[in-house]
Amino acid sequence: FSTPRAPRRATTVRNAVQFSKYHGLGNDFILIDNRDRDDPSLTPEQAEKLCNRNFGIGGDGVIFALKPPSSEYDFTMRIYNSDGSEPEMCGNGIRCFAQFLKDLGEEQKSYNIHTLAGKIVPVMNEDSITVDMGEPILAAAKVPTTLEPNFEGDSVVEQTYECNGKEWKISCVSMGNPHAVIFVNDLEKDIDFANDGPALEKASVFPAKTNVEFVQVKAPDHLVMKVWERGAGPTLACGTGACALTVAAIRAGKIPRGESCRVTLPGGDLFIEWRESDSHVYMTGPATFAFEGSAKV
Ligand SMILES: N[C@H](CCC[C@H](N)C(=O)O)C(=O)O
Repeated sequence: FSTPRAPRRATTVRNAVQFSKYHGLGNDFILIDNRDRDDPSLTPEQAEKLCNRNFGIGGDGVIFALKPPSSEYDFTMRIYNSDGSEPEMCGNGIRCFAQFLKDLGEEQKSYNIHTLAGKIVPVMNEDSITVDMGEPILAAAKVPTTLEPNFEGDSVVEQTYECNGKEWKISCVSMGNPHAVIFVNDLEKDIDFANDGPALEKASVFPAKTNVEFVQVKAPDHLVMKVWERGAGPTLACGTGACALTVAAIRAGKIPRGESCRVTLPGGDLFIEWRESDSHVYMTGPATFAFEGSAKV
Protein backbone atom coordinates (compact mmCIF):
# COMPACT_ATOMS: atom_id res chain seq x y z
CA PHE A 1 0.00 0.00 0.00
CA SER A 2 3.08 2.19 -0.34
CA THR A 3 2.76 5.28 -2.54
CA PRO A 4 5.63 6.19 -4.84
CA ARG A 5 6.53 9.81 -4.18
CA ALA A 6 8.23 11.64 -7.04
CA PRO A 7 10.40 14.50 -5.78
CA ARG A 8 8.32 17.68 -5.95
CA ARG A 9 9.75 19.62 -8.89
CA ALA A 10 9.65 23.39 -8.91
CA THR A 11 6.46 24.31 -10.68
CA THR A 12 7.21 25.88 -14.02
CA VAL A 13 3.50 26.57 -14.64
CA ARG A 14 2.35 30.09 -13.60
CA ASN A 15 -0.70 30.18 -11.28
CA ALA A 16 -0.19 26.47 -10.73
CA VAL A 17 -1.81 24.36 -8.04
CA GLN A 18 -0.04 21.28 -6.67
CA PHE A 19 -2.42 18.32 -6.47
CA SER A 20 -2.51 14.57 -5.78
CA LYS A 21 -4.98 12.31 -7.58
CA TYR A 22 -6.59 9.39 -5.71
CA HIS A 23 -9.61 7.17 -6.33
CA GLY A 24 -11.89 4.86 -4.40
CA LEU A 25 -13.03 2.11 -6.82
CA GLY A 26 -12.73 4.58 -9.68
CA ASN A 27 -14.63 7.41 -7.91
CA ASP A 28 -11.78 9.82 -8.43
CA PHE A 29 -10.71 12.97 -6.63
CA ILE A 30 -8.19 15.78 -6.87
CA LEU A 31 -6.68 16.32 -3.41
CA ILE A 32 -5.27 19.67 -2.33
CA ASP A 33 -3.03 20.15 0.72
CA ASN A 34 -4.44 23.21 2.53
CA ARG A 35 -3.36 22.06 6.03
CA ASP A 36 -2.17 25.62 6.75
CA ARG A 37 -5.55 27.17 5.86
CA ASP A 38 -9.06 27.45 7.27
CA ASP A 39 -10.70 27.65 3.84
CA PRO A 40 -10.11 26.02 0.44
CA SER A 41 -7.47 27.66 -1.76
CA LEU A 42 -9.66 27.18 -4.85
CA THR A 43 -13.11 28.51 -5.76
CA PRO A 44 -15.95 26.17 -6.79
CA GLU A 45 -15.53 27.46 -10.35
CA GLN A 46 -11.81 26.60 -10.36
CA ALA A 47 -12.64 23.15 -8.93
CA GLU A 48 -15.19 22.58 -11.69
CA LYS A 49 -12.57 23.44 -14.33
CA LEU A 50 -9.98 21.10 -12.77
CA CYS A 51 -12.55 18.26 -12.79
CA ASN A 52 -13.10 18.59 -16.54
CA ARG A 53 -11.73 15.41 -18.15
CA ASN A 54 -10.65 17.16 -21.38
CA PHE A 55 -9.62 20.65 -20.33
CA GLY A 56 -8.47 19.86 -16.78
CA ILE A 57 -7.05 17.07 -14.63
CA GLY A 58 -10.36 15.17 -14.59
CA GLY A 59 -12.21 14.02 -11.50
CA ASP A 60 -15.53 13.52 -9.69
CA GLY A 61 -14.57 16.19 -7.18
CA VAL A 62 -11.88 18.26 -5.45
CA ILE A 63 -11.09 17.54 -1.80
CA PHE A 64 -9.28 19.95 0.53
CA ALA A 65 -7.29 19.02 3.66
CA LEU A 66 -7.77 21.99 6.01
CA LYS A 67 -7.03 23.04 9.59
CA PRO A 68 -9.37 21.48 12.21
CA PRO A 69 -11.86 23.77 14.01
CA SER A 70 -10.69 22.55 17.47
CA SER A 71 -8.30 20.12 19.11
CA GLU A 72 -11.13 17.53 19.11
CA TYR A 73 -10.28 16.93 15.44
CA ASP A 74 -7.12 16.21 13.47
CA PHE A 75 -8.18 17.88 10.22
CA THR A 76 -11.15 19.29 8.32
CA MET A 77 -12.23 17.81 4.98
CA ARG A 78 -14.23 19.85 2.48
CA ILE A 79 -15.21 18.72 -1.01
CA TYR A 80 -16.57 20.32 -4.18
CA ASN A 81 -18.43 18.07 -6.64
CA SER A 82 -17.38 18.22 -10.30
CA ASP A 83 -20.20 20.72 -10.91
CA GLY A 84 -18.79 23.00 -8.19
CA SER A 85 -21.53 22.25 -5.63
CA GLU A 86 -20.43 21.45 -2.06
CA PRO A 87 -21.82 18.25 -0.51
CA GLU A 88 -21.77 17.50 3.22
CA MET A 89 -19.74 14.29 2.95
CA CYS A 90 -18.10 11.80 0.59
CA GLY A 91 -17.45 8.17 1.51
CA ASN A 92 -14.90 7.21 -1.15
CA GLY A 93 -13.45 10.68 -0.76
CA ILE A 94 -12.77 10.36 2.95
CA ARG A 95 -10.86 7.09 2.40
CA CYS A 96 -8.75 8.90 -0.24
CA PHE A 97 -8.37 11.80 2.22
CA ALA A 98 -7.03 9.48 4.94
CA GLN A 99 -4.56 7.87 2.51
CA PHE A 100 -3.49 11.36 1.34
CA LEU A 101 -2.79 12.36 4.97
CA LYS A 102 -0.74 9.18 5.48
CA ASP A 103 1.23 9.85 2.28
CA LEU A 104 1.86 13.41 3.48
CA GLY A 105 3.52 11.90 6.56
CA GLU A 106 0.60 12.38 8.98
CA GLU A 107 0.87 8.71 10.06
CA GLN A 108 -2.00 7.75 12.44
CA LYS A 109 -3.97 4.54 12.99
CA SER A 110 -7.17 6.61 12.77
CA TYR A 111 -8.15 10.22 12.14
CA ASN A 112 -10.88 12.39 13.65
CA ILE A 113 -12.05 14.36 10.63
CA HIS A 114 -14.35 17.36 10.82
CA THR A 115 -16.82 17.46 7.93
CA LEU A 116 -20.10 19.27 7.21
CA ALA A 117 -21.72 15.93 8.17
CA GLY A 118 -20.02 15.96 11.60
CA LYS A 119 -17.10 13.86 12.91
CA ILE A 120 -16.09 11.01 10.60
CA VAL A 121 -13.39 8.51 11.67
CA PRO A 122 -11.33 6.58 9.09
CA VAL A 123 -9.24 3.71 10.51
CA MET A 124 -6.21 2.49 8.51
CA ASN A 125 -6.03 -1.31 7.93
CA GLU A 126 -3.19 -3.17 6.15
CA ASP A 127 -4.66 -2.83 2.65
CA SER A 128 -8.02 -1.12 3.16
CA ILE A 129 -9.63 1.65 5.21
CA THR A 130 -12.64 1.25 7.53
CA VAL A 131 -14.67 4.40 8.13
CA ASP A 132 -17.14 5.02 10.96
CA MET A 133 -19.70 6.96 8.91
CA GLY A 134 -21.87 7.77 11.93
CA GLU A 135 -25.61 7.18 12.23
CA PRO A 136 -27.86 7.32 9.16
CA ILE A 137 -30.37 10.19 9.17
CA LEU A 138 -33.81 8.78 8.48
CA ALA A 139 -36.41 11.48 9.23
CA ALA A 140 -37.78 12.66 5.88
CA ALA A 141 -37.53 16.33 6.82
CA LYS A 142 -33.80 15.90 7.57
CA VAL A 143 -32.85 13.95 4.42
CA PRO A 144 -34.41 16.28 3.16
CA THR A 145 -37.41 15.12 1.15
CA THR A 146 -41.01 16.25 0.91
CA LEU A 147 -42.14 12.71 0.08
CA GLU A 148 -44.95 11.74 2.49
CA PRO A 149 -43.47 9.73 5.44
CA ASN A 150 -44.80 6.15 5.39
CA PHE A 151 -42.48 4.35 7.84
CA GLU A 152 -42.00 4.62 11.60
CA GLY A 153 -43.96 7.88 11.59
CA ASP A 154 -41.39 10.20 10.07
CA SER A 155 -39.37 8.38 7.42
CA VAL A 156 -39.75 7.13 3.84
CA VAL A 157 -39.41 3.46 2.80
CA GLU A 158 -40.58 2.29 -0.65
CA GLN A 159 -42.84 5.33 -1.04
CA THR A 160 -44.44 5.58 -4.49
CA TYR A 161 -43.50 8.59 -6.62
CA GLU A 162 -44.06 9.32 -10.31
CA CYS A 163 -41.06 10.74 -12.20
CA ASN A 164 -40.01 10.72 -15.84
CA GLY A 165 -43.24 8.92 -16.77
CA LYS A 166 -42.63 5.98 -14.43
CA GLU A 167 -43.82 5.05 -10.93
CA TRP A 168 -40.93 4.48 -8.52
CA LYS A 169 -40.72 3.07 -5.00
CA ILE A 170 -38.26 5.34 -3.20
CA SER A 171 -36.54 4.89 0.17
CA CYS A 172 -34.76 7.97 1.55
CA VAL A 173 -31.64 7.94 3.75
CA SER A 174 -29.10 10.66 4.51
CA MET A 175 -25.46 9.96 5.39
CA GLY A 176 -25.06 13.70 5.81
CA ASN A 177 -25.87 13.90 2.09
CA PRO A 178 -29.23 12.87 0.63
CA HIS A 179 -29.88 9.51 -1.08
CA ALA A 180 -32.91 8.18 -2.95
CA VAL A 181 -32.68 4.36 -3.04
CA ILE A 182 -34.73 2.39 -5.58
CA PHE A 183 -34.85 -1.45 -5.62
CA VAL A 184 -35.30 -3.00 -9.06
CA ASN A 185 -35.45 -6.58 -10.38
CA ASP A 186 -33.07 -5.93 -13.26
CA LEU A 187 -30.57 -3.04 -13.28
CA GLU A 188 -30.25 -3.14 -17.08
CA LYS A 189 -33.88 -3.60 -18.15
CA ASP A 190 -35.83 -1.69 -15.46
CA ILE A 191 -34.18 1.73 -15.76
CA ASP A 192 -33.29 4.25 -18.45
CA PHE A 193 -30.26 5.35 -16.41
CA ALA A 194 -29.21 8.37 -18.49
CA ASN A 195 -32.69 9.90 -18.23
CA ASP A 196 -34.13 8.51 -15.00
CA GLY A 197 -30.97 9.42 -13.06
CA PRO A 198 -30.97 13.20 -13.65
CA ALA A 199 -34.77 13.42 -13.49
CA LEU A 200 -34.77 11.90 -9.99
CA GLU A 201 -31.63 13.85 -8.91
CA LYS A 202 -33.45 17.12 -9.56
CA ALA A 203 -37.01 16.04 -8.65
CA SER A 204 -39.02 18.65 -6.74
CA VAL A 205 -39.47 16.30 -3.74
CA PHE A 206 -35.72 16.69 -3.04
CA PRO A 207 -35.21 20.35 -2.03
CA ALA A 208 -31.39 19.88 -1.90
CA LYS A 209 -31.46 17.52 -4.92
CA THR A 210 -30.35 13.94 -4.24
CA ASN A 211 -27.96 11.12 -5.07
CA VAL A 212 -29.86 8.25 -6.73
CA GLU A 213 -29.01 4.56 -6.18
CA PHE A 214 -30.67 1.79 -8.24
CA VAL A 215 -30.21 -1.53 -6.41
CA GLN A 216 -30.64 -5.23 -7.20
CA VAL A 217 -30.68 -7.72 -4.30
CA LYS A 218 -28.42 -10.67 -5.26
CA ALA A 219 -28.27 -12.42 -1.87
CA PRO A 220 -29.04 -11.67 1.82
CA ASP A 221 -25.50 -10.21 2.10
CA HIS A 222 -24.91 -9.00 -1.47
CA LEU A 223 -26.37 -5.95 -3.21
CA VAL A 224 -25.49 -4.66 -6.69
CA MET A 225 -26.00 -0.98 -7.55
CA LYS A 226 -25.69 1.76 -10.14
CA VAL A 227 -25.41 5.34 -8.90
CA TRP A 228 -26.31 8.71 -10.38
CA GLU A 229 -24.65 11.24 -8.07
CA ARG A 230 -25.91 14.68 -7.13
CA GLY A 231 -23.61 17.23 -8.72
CA ALA A 232 -21.44 14.64 -10.45
CA GLY A 233 -23.72 12.37 -12.52
CA PRO A 234 -22.83 8.71 -13.16
CA THR A 235 -19.79 7.64 -11.11
CA LEU A 236 -18.06 4.26 -10.72
CA ALA A 237 -18.71 4.19 -6.99
CA CYS A 238 -20.41 6.11 -4.19
CA GLY A 239 -19.44 5.34 -0.60
CA THR A 240 -22.21 7.26 1.15
CA GLY A 241 -24.58 5.70 -1.40
CA ALA A 242 -23.43 2.18 -0.52
CA CYS A 243 -24.07 2.97 3.15
CA ALA A 244 -27.49 4.52 2.46
CA LEU A 245 -28.69 1.63 0.28
CA THR A 246 -27.62 -0.98 2.82
CA VAL A 247 -29.62 0.83 5.53
CA ALA A 248 -32.59 1.13 3.15
CA ALA A 249 -32.40 -2.57 2.20
CA ILE A 250 -32.52 -3.58 5.88
CA ARG A 251 -35.41 -1.20 6.68
CA ALA A 252 -37.35 -2.35 3.60
CA GLY A 253 -36.89 -5.97 4.73
CA LYS A 254 -34.89 -6.88 1.62
CA ILE A 255 -31.91 -8.20 3.61
CA PRO A 256 -31.31 -9.12 7.27
CA ARG A 257 -29.22 -6.84 9.50
CA GLY A 258 -26.02 -8.92 9.25
CA GLU A 259 -22.35 -8.50 10.07
CA SER A 260 -21.32 -7.17 6.70
CA CYS A 261 -23.02 -6.63 3.36
CA ARG A 262 -21.05 -6.74 0.11
CA VAL A 263 -22.11 -3.87 -2.14
CA THR A 264 -20.97 -4.29 -5.74
CA LEU A 265 -20.60 -0.97 -7.54
CA PRO A 266 -19.52 -0.49 -11.16
CA GLY A 267 -15.94 0.13 -9.91
CA GLY A 268 -15.76 -2.75 -7.40
CA ASP A 269 -16.92 -3.88 -3.93
CA LEU A 270 -17.41 -2.06 -0.65
CA PHE A 271 -18.27 -3.81 2.61
CA ILE A 272 -20.93 -2.12 4.74
CA GLU A 273 -22.17 -2.87 8.26
CA TRP A 274 -25.02 -1.05 10.00
CA ARG A 275 -23.92 -2.03 13.51
CA GLU A 276 -26.72 -2.73 16.01
CA SER A 277 -24.56 -1.82 19.06
CA ASP A 278 -24.16 1.85 18.18
CA SER A 279 -26.42 2.25 15.12
CA HIS A 280 -23.39 3.59 13.23
CA VAL A 281 -22.66 2.56 9.64
CA TYR A 282 -19.15 1.20 8.94
CA MET A 283 -17.72 1.17 5.41
CA THR A 284 -14.58 -0.73 4.38
CA GLY A 285 -12.85 -0.31 1.05
CA PRO A 286 -9.69 0.77 -0.80
CA ALA A 287 -8.12 4.15 -1.51
CA THR A 288 -5.60 4.31 -4.36
CA PHE A 289 -2.96 6.90 -5.26
CA ALA A 290 -2.97 7.51 -9.02
CA PHE A 291 -0.61 10.44 -9.75
CA GLU A 292 0.43 13.91 -8.60
CA GLY A 293 1.37 17.09 -10.40
CA SER A 294 0.76 20.79 -10.85
CA ALA A 295 -2.09 22.25 -12.87
CA LYS A 296 -2.89 25.69 -14.21
CA VAL A 297 -5.91 27.33 -12.54
N1 LIG B 1 -22.03 13.76 -5.07
C1 LIG B 1 -22.27 13.55 -3.63
C2 LIG B 1 -20.96 13.74 -2.85
C3 LIG B 1 -19.96 12.65 -3.16
C4 LIG B 1 -20.48 11.34 -2.63
C5 LIG B 1 -19.81 10.09 -3.20
N2 LIG B 1 -18.77 10.31 -4.18
C6 LIG B 1 -19.33 9.20 -2.08
O1 LIG B 1 -18.35 8.44 -2.28
O2 LIG B 1 -19.97 9.23 -1.00
C7 LIG B 1 -23.29 14.58 -3.11
O3 LIG B 1 -23.43 15.65 -3.72
O4 LIG B 1 -23.91 14.28 -2.08
